[in-house]
Amino acid sequence: MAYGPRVALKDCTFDVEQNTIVSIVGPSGCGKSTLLWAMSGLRDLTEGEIFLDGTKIKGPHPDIGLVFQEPNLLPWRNLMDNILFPFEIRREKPDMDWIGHLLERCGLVGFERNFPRELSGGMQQRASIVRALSLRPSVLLMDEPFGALDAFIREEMNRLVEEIWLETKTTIVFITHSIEEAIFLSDRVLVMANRPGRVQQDLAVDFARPRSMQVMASKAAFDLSNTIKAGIYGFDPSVNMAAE
Ligand SMILES: Nc1ncnc2c1ncn2[C@@H]1O[C@H](COP(=O)(O)OP(=O)(O)OP(=O)(O)O)[C@@H](O)[C@H]1O
Repeated sequence: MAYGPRVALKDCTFDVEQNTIVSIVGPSGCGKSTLLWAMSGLRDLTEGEIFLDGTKIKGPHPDIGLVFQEPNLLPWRNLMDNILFPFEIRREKPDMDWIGHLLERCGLVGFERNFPRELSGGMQQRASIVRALSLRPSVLLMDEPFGALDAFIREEMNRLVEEIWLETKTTIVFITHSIEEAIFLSDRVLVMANRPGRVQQDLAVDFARPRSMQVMASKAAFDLSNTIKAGIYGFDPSVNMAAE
């Protein structure tokens, strides 16, 4: 995948198993967003192929949902009308029971008639998650969805994604700058390297779900975090820094 003469991605071959969460981490500018856009079918590849369940992705696909860092709600539409907007575009009948359930799950009941400016950043992002899930995508691509939220809200959002995943088992590809977030959410973490962007590590996260504070504070989580940091920053995690 290239932007003119600049090769943004090379050697990015990997599978995402159905019903799993895979996070992608890596240094700034390594091509995480480019990779996600390519997977969405919204950006043409200069080389290579993307398949969803054996079907080649050639453009936007109805089974692929997207959530970005910005909630991208239409300011002149209230929350419910924002959620219904994609159905209008597709000329599809919304499943109001499912939407009602998602609104409840995401703590948005009672705010259906509020406009985006009347909602907090976290609520707006929850609304964008409801909008994406209301279409029942088989894959949800999330590009640093909680990057603009403060740490406390971010933790709540991570719990919410985990709860939603436990209920729907929607396949999720999740881009994040937070190693902790990646470990908390994922079955696998892909670590990318820079210039050209490529996948250099593919690490399994075998902790039971739902993931507890104890698991996240465990030595196993600490070691995994160090392995990921070593991949990103290029240090040897076996060297005992405290002993120096
Ligand atoms: N539209 C574009 N035109 C030209 N180059 C681009 C374009 N979009 C991204 N790039 C370049 O491609 C490379 C990968 O960018 P990308 O945004 O995918 O990285 P990223 O890992 O998501 O970065 P960050 O973590 O900072 O968000 C960078 O070198 C960037 O400058």
